[in-house]
Amino acid sequence: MLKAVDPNTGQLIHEYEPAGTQEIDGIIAKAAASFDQWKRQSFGERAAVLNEAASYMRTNAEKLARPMTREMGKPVKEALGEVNKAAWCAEHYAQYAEEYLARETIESDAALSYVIYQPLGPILGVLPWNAPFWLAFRFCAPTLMAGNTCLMKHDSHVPQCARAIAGVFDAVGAPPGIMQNLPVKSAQVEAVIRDPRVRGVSLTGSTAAGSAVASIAASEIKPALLELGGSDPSIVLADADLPKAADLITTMRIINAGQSCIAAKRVIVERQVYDVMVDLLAERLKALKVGDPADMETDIGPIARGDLRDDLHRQVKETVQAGARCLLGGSIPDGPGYFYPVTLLADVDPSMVAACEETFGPVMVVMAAEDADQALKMANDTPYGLAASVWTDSQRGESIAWELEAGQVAVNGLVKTDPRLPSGGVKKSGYGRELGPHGIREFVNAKQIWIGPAKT
Ligand SMILES: O=CCCC(=O)O
Repeated sequence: MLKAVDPNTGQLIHEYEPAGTQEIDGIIAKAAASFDQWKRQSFGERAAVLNEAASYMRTNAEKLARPMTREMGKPVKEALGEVNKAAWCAEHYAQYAEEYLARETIESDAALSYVIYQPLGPILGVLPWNAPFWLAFRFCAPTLMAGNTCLMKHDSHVPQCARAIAGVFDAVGAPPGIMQNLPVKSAQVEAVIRDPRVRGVSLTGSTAAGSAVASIAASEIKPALLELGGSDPSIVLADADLPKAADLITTMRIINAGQSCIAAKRVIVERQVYDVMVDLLAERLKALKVGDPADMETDIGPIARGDLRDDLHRQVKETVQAGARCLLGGSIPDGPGYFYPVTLLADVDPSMVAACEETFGPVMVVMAAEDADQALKMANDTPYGLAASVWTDSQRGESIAWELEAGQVAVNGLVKTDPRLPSGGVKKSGYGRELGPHGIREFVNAKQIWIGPAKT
């Protein structure tokens, strides 16, 4: 049995049976059958379906946001924003897919040679609980617009979210089978990847999960796209607009109660402005409201699961034991639910747990660097390489951005995902790119066509 628990109360919401072998086979068969039709649809026909789905989501945002708040504790104001962002992703690919996948003529010894981008078939998306709608649409919008069909294995803790996402396509009368929910346990994923009808896998999740899934896909010679963990640095240099940096770094750290792969997980501040910056961050963190995620005033809801909260607390305790100063929070509150207080750890050094491991919660980790060179070294001193930000004058910021080992860098701005721009990781944060023109080329056959003269 799979169990969904309300993290606001710790109470069981529902238990459900995962799909059995026969049901899984039926779902894959439907995805394969619908692919034969869907791949022949024009971009315009596919776009009509995606636009309908987007419009349905915008109209029903409140209803669709509710299961996120219930099953993983996302504050309702963020959940509403997430449904609308998912709709934006669908609209974006509906509008631009044809341009992103346009045929490219390349000069050669042929009379005519060019490349076309054709779909591969049913693609499996293995998705995490932390942004159920957004990550599902980041996977399915480009994948569908390229002409593939989608099988969605969502995290087992967000079953109603998964049903609601698949339900969007049913509600707008999308061709049956183009985007299906596959309610299976993690242990059942291997067989799905190995199924010859499944032609690729996209995973957003932990580095361990990515490694396991990509190994299976590689053994079947199937493409995999991995967006994994991160320990994103935010470098703040002495000439930065410190209040602005403090505002936006706070937002980047606490969004979704800090449970985002691209959260600012290590704030590296030039010594000269270190104390000022710590004070600015403390002021902002203190003002945040932790509480019931269903309340529109709440900034930070609970951690999604009890075991995740325990692990976060272990990281905080070990970091403090190693000499960091805990300026805010740091202890588990009494009462129901999996709440964790907004926590500020200062004087963290690169050897401490909160700097070495990914922290998935509202825990701000602040480190001092003597100068820009040391800050850059510290920023890159991590197995991860998902995103980063740098706060300084724009020209110096841009040159540091080039040196940062990350898939995306913001200079004097918020690190965020955007359907228009590619996102992804290097090192243990993954490979391949989601979103933008690059994202839609992950699951296509870039086919070379070479045409010689009919007669010589
Ligand atoms: O947690 C991973 C993705 C977060 C986002 O796209 O905003």
